[in-house]
Amino acid sequence: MVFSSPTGRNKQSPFGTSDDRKKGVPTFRLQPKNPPPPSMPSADDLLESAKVVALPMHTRFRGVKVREALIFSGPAGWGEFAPFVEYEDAEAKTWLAAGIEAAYLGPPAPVRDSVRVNATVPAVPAEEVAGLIARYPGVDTVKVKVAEPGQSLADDVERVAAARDLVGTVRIDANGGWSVQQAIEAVAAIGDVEYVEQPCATVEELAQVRRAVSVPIAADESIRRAGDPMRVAALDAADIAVLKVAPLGGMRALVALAERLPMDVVVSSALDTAVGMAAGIGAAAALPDLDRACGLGTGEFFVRDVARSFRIEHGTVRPRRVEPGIDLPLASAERTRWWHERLRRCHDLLTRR
Ligand SMILES: O=C(O)CCC(=O)c1ccccc1C(=O)O
Ligand SMILES: [Mg+2]
Repeated sequence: MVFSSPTGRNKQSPFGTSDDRKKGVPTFRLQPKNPPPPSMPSADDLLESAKVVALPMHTRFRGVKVREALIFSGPAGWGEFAPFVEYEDAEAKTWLAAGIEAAYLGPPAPVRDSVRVNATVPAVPAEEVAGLIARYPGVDTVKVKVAEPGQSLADDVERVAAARDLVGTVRIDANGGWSVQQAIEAVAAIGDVEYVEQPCATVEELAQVRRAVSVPIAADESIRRAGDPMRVAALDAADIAVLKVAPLGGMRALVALAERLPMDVVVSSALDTAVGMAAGIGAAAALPDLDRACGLGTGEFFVRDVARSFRIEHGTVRPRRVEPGIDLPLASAERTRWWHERLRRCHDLLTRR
């Protein structure tokens, strides 16, 4: 796929490199129905409108209580660049491609006007579960984090039981924290759930657990952090694929991957601000088949967001354009500089040929 430039010469698409294609990473493809691709914006273009924000959170999640993100605007709206701070540039660059797609192309055509979401419960004490779920009106599916370092299986069992008392469907996410043996024991102890997401770190281990238990297996990191997201299917390692817009390089890349994967998909946030959430919801709204609740309610984690957050009503959210406010919780000058430099390096990686 080439990306047209104002000079008429072809440039590399920001939505995937030829190297990515060899690895099977989905790339943006120009379909007859799609609008013509805009020219690749320069890093200066992106930084001109950029705001670096530091959003305070109610509960610690993934070890952080403040979520940093860089947002920028383009002709189609706002885009987000917010790879987790510990990610290397090689991994972070697809997050930039996703932000550019949002700001310069906007979302693909929707096929539905609402998306069912799950409540997300971090590895909190069981007594706190009800209070967290109460933030998600009408939601009947809860995702509970398990296998938190420093906690015991008994903590997981109690936390899941607390969620089960309140809603019809519980899914769990171990973020790769178990060995195959631990996963098998944990699944036996926790009991029936909709699925267990990323019980172990590798695709091979997921395949082994899947063969040993009757609970369905979902792959998250094995898709979003893998060189080849199709390996999960090739090894029959999962029943469900958890797909995230930013690590996959955009909404269209996500929709294209969903089409190729022979399994149910769930679209989930990467702790996105309202700008990134709009892209997640936009991708979910464009999927022809979407039967399960999506992890797109994490706006509830933020004390403040960059825009009016997506209201959860009757367990669903609706796709819409997001317009950030003028009074944003900005990051420090030092962190802002760090994000600007990171964006420049990732932009370089995306456009280098
Ligand atoms: O899927 C959800 O319910 C919310 C999103 C979520 O859990 C998440 C958010 C940021 C980083 C990783 C993850 C994850 O699914 O592991
Ligand atoms: Mg996960």
